[in-house]
Amino acid sequence: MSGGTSGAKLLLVGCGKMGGAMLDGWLASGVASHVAVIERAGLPDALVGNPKVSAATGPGDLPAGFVPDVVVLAVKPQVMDSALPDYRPLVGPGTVFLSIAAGKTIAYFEQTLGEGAVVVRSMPNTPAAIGRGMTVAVPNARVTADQTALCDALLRAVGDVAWIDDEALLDPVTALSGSGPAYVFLLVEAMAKAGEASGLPADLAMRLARATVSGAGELLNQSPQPAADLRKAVTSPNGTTQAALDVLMAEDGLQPVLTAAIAAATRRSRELAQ
Ligand SMILES: NC(=O)C1=CN([C@@H]2O[C@H](COP(=O)(O)OP(=O)(O)OC[C@H]3O[C@@H](n4cnc5c(N)ncnc54)[C@H](OP(=O)(O)O)[C@@H]3O)[C@@H](O)[C@H]2O)C=CC1
Ligand SMILES: O=C(O)[C@@H]1CCC=N1
Repeated sequence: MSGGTSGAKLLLVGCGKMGGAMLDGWLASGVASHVAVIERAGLPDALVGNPKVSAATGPGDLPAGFVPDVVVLAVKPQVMDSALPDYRPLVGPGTVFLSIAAGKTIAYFEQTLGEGAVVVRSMPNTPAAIGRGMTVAVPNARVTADQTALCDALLRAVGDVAWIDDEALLDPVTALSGSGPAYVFLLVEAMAKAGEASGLPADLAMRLARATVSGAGELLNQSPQPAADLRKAVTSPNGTTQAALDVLMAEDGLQPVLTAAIAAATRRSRELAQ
């Protein structure tokens, strides 16, 4: 890559839900000069004809002279074992392998690609699709400062980024922010069902649950106040919210369920490394 963090040449391996969302962000931000996409299902229709995007069937089918600055690995962890060895010819000091796969460790990538591989392991989440993702990333020892800046720009094109040194934290990160959007969507489903159980028509209950969770999320996003203070601002003494929170904040309320759920996801992330 030449000239700072703009105009990078990218190779995206896997253009599904996460890879596709990130690609949209790169194209919108201008951080990429060209993205070659290797995707079993082919290039999404919306990208056909885009001069900054090309489809390839594999790493041996890239545009002439195309040496990627970053190979973004966005296939399922279960597919990685069969897909990754084909990318060994691209290993070199000028190419970063940026993985978003759950569980797959830096040691795994170094073993499979070779010791010389430059690797960033990261964990984004699906709000990346609207530029509101949260990604945590950890580099291996071969990543240069320029390459860190480039990966930061790529990840920042779809939301916020936190860099960490301790790779072991990526398992609970995956459990909290990687999988977390699913917990929030489940909360909407559960609130709507609970509203129905209390007498609301189904469509009104879902409309209220969806608007309440997305509105509260945006309030949290825009307000400098801690979440606990925003909660207290809703809670009148001896009022309706207090009655609900007495249930949700009881010893057997929401906290133990969430703690167990996030522990289960953390364990599963560790298992995916095996
Ligand atoms: N979804 C999420 O919320 C998050 C996912 N991740 C990680 O992102 C990665 C992708 O997940 P997600 O986007 O949800 O999955 P998807 O299944 O939506 O995307 C993966 C894509 O890769 C394609 N594919 C399969 N094999 C190959 C191959 N050999 N070469 C190129 N493309 C291939 C798949 O095609 P086909 O369907 O035909 O197999 C699919 O379109 C995973 O590793 C996951 O752990 C990380 C954070 C959040
Ligand atoms: O469920 C999964 O394994 C992936 C990783 C985080 C979100 N989705």
